[in-house]
Amino acid sequence: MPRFAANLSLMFNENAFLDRFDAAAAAGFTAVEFLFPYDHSPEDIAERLRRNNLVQALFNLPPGDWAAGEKGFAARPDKFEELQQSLRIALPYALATGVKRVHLMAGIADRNDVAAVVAFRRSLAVAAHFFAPHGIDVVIEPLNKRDVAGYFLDDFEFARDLIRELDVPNVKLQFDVYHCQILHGDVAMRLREMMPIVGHIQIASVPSRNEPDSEELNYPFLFEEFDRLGYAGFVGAEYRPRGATVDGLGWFAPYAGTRT
Ligand SMILES: O=C(O)C(=O)[C@H](O)CO
Ligand SMILES: [Mg+2]
Repeated sequence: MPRFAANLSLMFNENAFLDRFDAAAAAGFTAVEFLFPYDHSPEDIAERLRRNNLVQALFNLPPGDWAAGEKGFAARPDKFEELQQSLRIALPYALATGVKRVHLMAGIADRNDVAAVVAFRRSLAVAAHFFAPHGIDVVIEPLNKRDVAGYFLDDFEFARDLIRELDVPNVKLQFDVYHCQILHGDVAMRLREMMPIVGHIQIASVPSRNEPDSEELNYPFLFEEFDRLGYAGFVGAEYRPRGATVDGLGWFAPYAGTRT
């Protein structure tokens, strides 16, 4: 049975960020993820996890100036110092929360630019080496162009090939089903092919990125597929609720309280 993580960057936003941990736990989630914890102290984040008996499934490494459109540094040859600093910033949060995977964002760059590819490979290797002693994976996630125009990593097969070429045990794929459907389709077959390198899964409806209970994808089938494929990680509910978060949790009812 899949273990879902509420994405607190998109869900429960009827509440202030730190109160979303309590709301997610009250709704039956046993794990959470979010984009960035950096507006709060590691201690405050850890306390919300502890008092709600929540597991931290994932968060992103610092992306730069998100509001100004920065989406990470890893594929930016001119941003290697910022990339290294982002690792140092994230580590206290990783240690305080006990997270076991962090998302390294590539940034706005051209995948056909050799310098960007070389920079991304170096950044990924450096990040993996940095977090490996702490038992933390580094995941990379292809994003579709409609949501993130110009993002370097926009192809699942490119990401797959890079992970396999690097052949570093703690570098894995963040398989966001929403992006896979938009970029490529053929979701179940790509899950079957890539499952050995998958470190995290995320879900949302397509095309609206709402609750995983309507539109193009058959999520009850895909949830069973995750089980058939032996996926033992977390499934991040990375969607924008259509209305009040709790009113849209019917899809989650069979899975509430799952801890294994
Ligand atoms: O956009 C997504 O799907 C993500 O998961 C990134 O972490 C944020 O852009
Ligand atoms: Mg995602």
